[in-house]
Amino acid sequence: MTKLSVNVNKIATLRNARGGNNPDIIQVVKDCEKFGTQGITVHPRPDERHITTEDVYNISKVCTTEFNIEGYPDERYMNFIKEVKPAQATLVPDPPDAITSNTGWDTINHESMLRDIVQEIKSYGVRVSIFANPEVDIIEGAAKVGTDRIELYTEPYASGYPKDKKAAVADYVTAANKAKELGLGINAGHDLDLNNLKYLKEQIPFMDEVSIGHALICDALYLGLENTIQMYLKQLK
Ligand SMILES: CC(=O)[C@@H](O)[C@H](O)COP(=O)(O)O
Ligand SMILES: NCC(=O)COP(=O)(O)O
Repeated sequence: MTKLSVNVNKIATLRNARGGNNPDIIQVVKDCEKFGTQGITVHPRPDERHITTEDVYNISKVCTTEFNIEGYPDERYMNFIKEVKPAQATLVPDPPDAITSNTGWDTINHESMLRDIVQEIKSYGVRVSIFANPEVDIIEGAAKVGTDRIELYTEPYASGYPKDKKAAVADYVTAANKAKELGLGINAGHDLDLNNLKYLKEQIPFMDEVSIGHALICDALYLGLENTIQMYLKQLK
């Protein structure tokens, strides 16, 4: 089974545009779960342009599915993990001013730093996932530092899909097979949508989780949140 984790960053973006509490992110989290999502993802960026520190703690109190906190493992992030103890911590190499995530970790050159961080997070009883490009040596590096899972960075798949989906997915299938062989769980995310999700699932049926935010929230504007979540879940059947 591949779980759907709804990334609610964009709900916070919309709320923050006016400074009030509309939309109410806590209600959205509860509703996403009522509508069938199996996880909630947030990426609390240092400038708090969407998810704030308060959101992280408030969501952790109401989330009944798998809470996944993404981010660069600085002091603030590590405090979230230590205090909230989410189901999953996804380590992302973004610099503080990144507009959005645009690459995975270099697990070879950051081996020692990642090993220490992974060990610390595991000591809190939290599952760790490392955001990774679909490259065999990067996946091998991830296994070496002791992570539980990798999250395949799917933007290149998503942008290549319309032209040649077979070519776009090839490296992902190779990387996922390598991860599986090494005993790692496999997540995927970034720019997945209702067009490209089904094919990715067909090619890598053993994916554990996909986290989807931007496209899903955009779709919900037209289709409604309940209907949209049902449609994404259908792609993963
Ligand atoms: C880690 C990842 O893949 C990102 O997609 C991220 O969670 C999205 O962040 P933004 O919502 O800030 O673009
Ligand atoms: N880890 C990816 C994620 O949470 C959502 O990415 P996107 O769907 O907003 O591109």
